[in-house]
Amino acid sequence: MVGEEPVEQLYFKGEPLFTIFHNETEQFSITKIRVLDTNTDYDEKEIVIKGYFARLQEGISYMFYGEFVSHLKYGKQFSVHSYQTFIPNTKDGLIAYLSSDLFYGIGKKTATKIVDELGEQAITKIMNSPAVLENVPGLKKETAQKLVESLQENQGFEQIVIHLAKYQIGMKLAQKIYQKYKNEAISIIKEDPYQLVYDIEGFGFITADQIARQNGLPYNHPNRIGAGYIYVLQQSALDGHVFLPIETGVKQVYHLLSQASLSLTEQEILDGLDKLNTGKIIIVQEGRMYLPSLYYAEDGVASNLNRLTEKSVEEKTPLAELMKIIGEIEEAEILSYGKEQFEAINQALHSKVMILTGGPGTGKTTVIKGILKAYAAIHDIPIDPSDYEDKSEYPFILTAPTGRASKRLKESTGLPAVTIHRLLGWDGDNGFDKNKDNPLSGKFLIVDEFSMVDIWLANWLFQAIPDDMQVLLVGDEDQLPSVGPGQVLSDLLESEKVPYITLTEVYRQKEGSKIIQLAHLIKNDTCTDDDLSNDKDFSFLSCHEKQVVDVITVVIQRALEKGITMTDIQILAPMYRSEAGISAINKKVQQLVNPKTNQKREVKANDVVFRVGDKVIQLVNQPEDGVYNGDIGEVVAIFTEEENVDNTEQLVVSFDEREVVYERKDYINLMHAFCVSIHKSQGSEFPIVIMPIVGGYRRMLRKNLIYTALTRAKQSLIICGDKQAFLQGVKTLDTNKRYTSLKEQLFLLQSVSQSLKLEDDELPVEEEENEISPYDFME
Ligand SMILES: Nc1ncnc2c1ncn2[C@@H]1O[C@H](COP(=O)(O)OP(=O)(O)OP(=O)(O)O)[C@@H](O)[C@H]1O
Repeated sequence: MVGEEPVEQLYFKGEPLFTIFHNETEQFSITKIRVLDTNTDYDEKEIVIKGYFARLQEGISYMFYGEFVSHLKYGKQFSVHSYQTFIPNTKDGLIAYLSSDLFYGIGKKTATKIVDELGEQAITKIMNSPAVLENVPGLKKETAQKLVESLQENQGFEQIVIHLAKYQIGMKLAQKIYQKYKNEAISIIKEDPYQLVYDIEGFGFITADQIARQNGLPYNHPNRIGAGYIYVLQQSALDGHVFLPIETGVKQVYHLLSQASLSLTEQEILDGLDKLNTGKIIIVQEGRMYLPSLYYAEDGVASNLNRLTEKSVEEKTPLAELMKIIGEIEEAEILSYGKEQFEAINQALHSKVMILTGGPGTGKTTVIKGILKAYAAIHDIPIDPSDYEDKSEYPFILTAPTGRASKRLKESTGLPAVTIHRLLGWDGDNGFDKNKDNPLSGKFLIVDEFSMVDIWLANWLFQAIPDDMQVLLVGDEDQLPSVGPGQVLSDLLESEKVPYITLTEVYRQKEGSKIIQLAHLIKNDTCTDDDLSNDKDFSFLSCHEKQVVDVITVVIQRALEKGITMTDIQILAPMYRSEAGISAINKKVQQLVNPKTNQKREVKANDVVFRVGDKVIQLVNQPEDGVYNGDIGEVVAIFTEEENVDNTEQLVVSFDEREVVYERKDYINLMHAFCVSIHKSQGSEFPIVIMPIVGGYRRMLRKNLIYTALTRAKQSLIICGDKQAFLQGVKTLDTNKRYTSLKEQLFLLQSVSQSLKLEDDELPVEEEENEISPYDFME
């Protein structure tokens, strides 16, 4: 056997029989093995093992180290933490191993020659010095090289797994490390674990420091300070920051590094920053420090906006003609655009890039439709994609950051709309297919819910926009900022470097919506106790924190009795853990609306029971299945291992347009969705929203959070809980300022118009008496 053998671990020695499941990207496998030996009390001939393996070969024996896990339906399985090929130490065994399918081009004859020449320690000898193969008579150079490569690949990964298991690092991370460094991995881990903080997503500074300690590396290891900086900046990006001021960053790095040793001074840490800057590992500018990916993302957004706005829209539509066209659209739509709305349509048609912003019900969607129709009329082209024989000629691109938001855009415009990820051809590992060399094709791009777009995605998007495309960014700046770093929409607005129109007149309110009225009161900081009185689409049910979950269930019960389904009701809360947190609410509501019965199948994963009929939410982007973070669906079937050809338990979730099959290891990507977090609800709307607000949420309650939740409700909003907590929350501004510098970068922009105001002679509003008003054309 090659390598060190972990002591006192449960093990199975066995031969793979067949693979039950294998995920190529993650190299995760579930395999049935024949048991050859074990130090456990397991006494059956076969066992199912699971873990992250490079490649398991039938006919080869392995040592698997790990622990038993209990599967609800299939009983005992062995979860593998590390493993090694069991290399036989007999001549015959070695010949069989070398002539197995693991080694291409080596048959029994060649294997025998190798073993005759190198003896029973052949593998160790080859691993130590591949040149020993030159002594094997008649062995072709090419075959020898392939043998070494395969050996290194198989042995290399196992060695890494064993090595990392000592530091409690699992096989999943080991897999990533191996993919990055291949056979260099162990020496890098031993000599410079800090490098992994730079290179491997999910590898933290504290782990690197522990490995360094155990390998006796000095506290002033040249890469330690750098890894500290990278880690601090990565963590701050999770809080939405694009950079950290040097002083703040240095303090945080000092704090992090001095936890293990006080031998470093702040000055040394500051000096370290200089070197990192010189090596372009961290970008330092204007008293700020950035991760390069964030610096270049901001830089990219600014320079691409500059590129896009350098040229202006060539074709100017005379005002009279535009009036006529818009008048016809108004007739067809049976409405009359307000001044701001008209101005927005006019300006969007004449701007290379424009932002359209405004609160709920101000007509953003109405204006989008107006722009599309007017553009089509001006260019005398059809708006319906089915009228285009060559689909690549279709000029409009409609997109939004989430699946639900793009679906809403599609429904409200009646035109195709996709997520930004799909538009740019995201394929997980390989990033985006669209970029400056392979740009989008089309003439007019509309991005809805732009407040949710972070600086990385904005950069990917903008670089893929060709010079001649017009762009309209639509969003509500009062909503929560993007989950990822940056605050692109509000930075662009504040910079005033990109033309924008803010719609302020509320149209839905005219239809008598208290929800919209409340949203605008919150927006304008004028919401008081008196405004919380019940109305036809709004109720505030005051109750104690301890009662709030029960009150929610009563509300749902009544709704169900009226024939309303859970598809139309969405509970939104700010936090997961608390008496009235998302997890507690989901548990209670599941009991009410989808209780356990003998007929309904269910599976348990960690602490959660998924049952057929449950409403669930997808938590990560899964482009290969066409489901994205935030998509809501329903569990429609559960299959046992015996019931399907893949031999795995499966849970099937129906989303709007597709069914997705989840295997046990993917259950972690799902959560109950009777209640979801307000952050996750961004970009979605629901007919009925129930919103608990209690003092226990205090730490989270902010104006933009409550505003976002409230504006998700289309027909009815029911708030349950504490009025004072609500009123205090809407007064509390989000003081967690995000450090971003897009505004400054935008000042580099050369040729963006400073003001959006239409030229005096173009103004459609202030007409002289007795003169013909532009509005005369619009009736
Ligand atoms: N000029 C108008 N005249 C009459 N009704 C209008 C006008 N503009 C918008 N509306 C109506 O007001 C309602 C809200 O408009 P719209 O959906 O376009 O707003 P929005 O800003 O997209 O809202 P939200 O962000 O809440 O989706 C719709 O019913 C729409 O038909």
